[in-house]
Amino acid sequence: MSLIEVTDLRRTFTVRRRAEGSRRKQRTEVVAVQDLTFGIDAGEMVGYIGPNGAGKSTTIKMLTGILVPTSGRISVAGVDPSRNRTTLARRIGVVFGQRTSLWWDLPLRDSFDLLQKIYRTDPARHRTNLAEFLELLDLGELLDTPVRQLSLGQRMRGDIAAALLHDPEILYLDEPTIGLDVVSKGRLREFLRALNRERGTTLMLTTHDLQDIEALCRRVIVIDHGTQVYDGTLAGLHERGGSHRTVVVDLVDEAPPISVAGAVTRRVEGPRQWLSLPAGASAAPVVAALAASYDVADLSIQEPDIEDVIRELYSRAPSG
Ligand SMILES: Nc1ncnc2c1ncn2[C@@H]1O[C@H](COP(=O)(O)OP(=O)(O)OP(=O)(O)O)[C@@H](O)[C@H]1O
Repeated sequence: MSLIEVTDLRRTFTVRRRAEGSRRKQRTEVVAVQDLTFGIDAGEMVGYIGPNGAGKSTTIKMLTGILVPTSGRISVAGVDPSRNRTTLARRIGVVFGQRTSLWWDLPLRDSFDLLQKIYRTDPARHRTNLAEFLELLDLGELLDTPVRQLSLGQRMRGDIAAALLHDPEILYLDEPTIGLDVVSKGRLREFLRALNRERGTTLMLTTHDLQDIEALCRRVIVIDHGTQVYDGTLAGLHERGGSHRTVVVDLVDEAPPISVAGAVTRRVEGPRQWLSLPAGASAAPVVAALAASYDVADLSIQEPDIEDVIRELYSRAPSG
């Protein structure tokens, strides 16, 4: 049995909407999640992705016991989340990138102390964990700063420490790198990788940033309109969708279309050229070949976004 088991999960919401041309509001049913079945084993790092409104947050809320499913079954660490939310709370950690679970006006230190009391974490264990996370997340100097004065990146690191102080075996992350700069994103990903490697923590993360998935997850589950449309590797997803990344090169001088192995030149505008390569492939050999053969003034890589990947998945799907 997997650590997280979801079977035929469905969740609907009843909303009151005014029908076109009518003054009266009518009840309509919105299907947020349907026919969802998957299992996640202990120690996995799984990306849970999909376009806006696909049903990701609704799934996470059901997995954490905040929302009750309309039908279907969920078992997390052997527990039904909506029936045993308090028992489960000790075994899971949750981080929402757009919200904080820290006390806004209190120094970070006080939030951590309060969490120890709420979760009744063994004081010695709490101290050891706190010392470790303060160091790994570089939070030591910020302990006396009120949360409202922290930068987004600092606040996110505080939230991650807060979610982990009670030693959860599962960590759910909802858009953990949203709004962070490249350096902060990199550090956060490195921390999560180490957490999984050293403590065996199971991670499930929703994100719009495919680089989060690339850095962290061997497996990705794609949901669209409430239904699971893919479960496999990111490379497999790119392959099925035929998505590509683009290398934008500014040459010192105008030149005929660039010719390098592993990429196809799609567009030339003065000294700027656009090369495309399969998203599952590394851009490093292409960049190295470019630098060796051309006078490159500047270069950037554009990743496909999740919406593109999913659109391409459909456009290539066999019909019937
Ligand atoms: N409390 C609610 N009442 C009514 N409809 C809701 C409620 N919560 C979610 N929905 C609807 O359910 C669907 C799925 O929403 P959900 O927030 O789970 O998507 P999401 O994939 O997390 O989107 P995003 O990436 O934008 O956060 C949407 O159509 C949304 O409008």
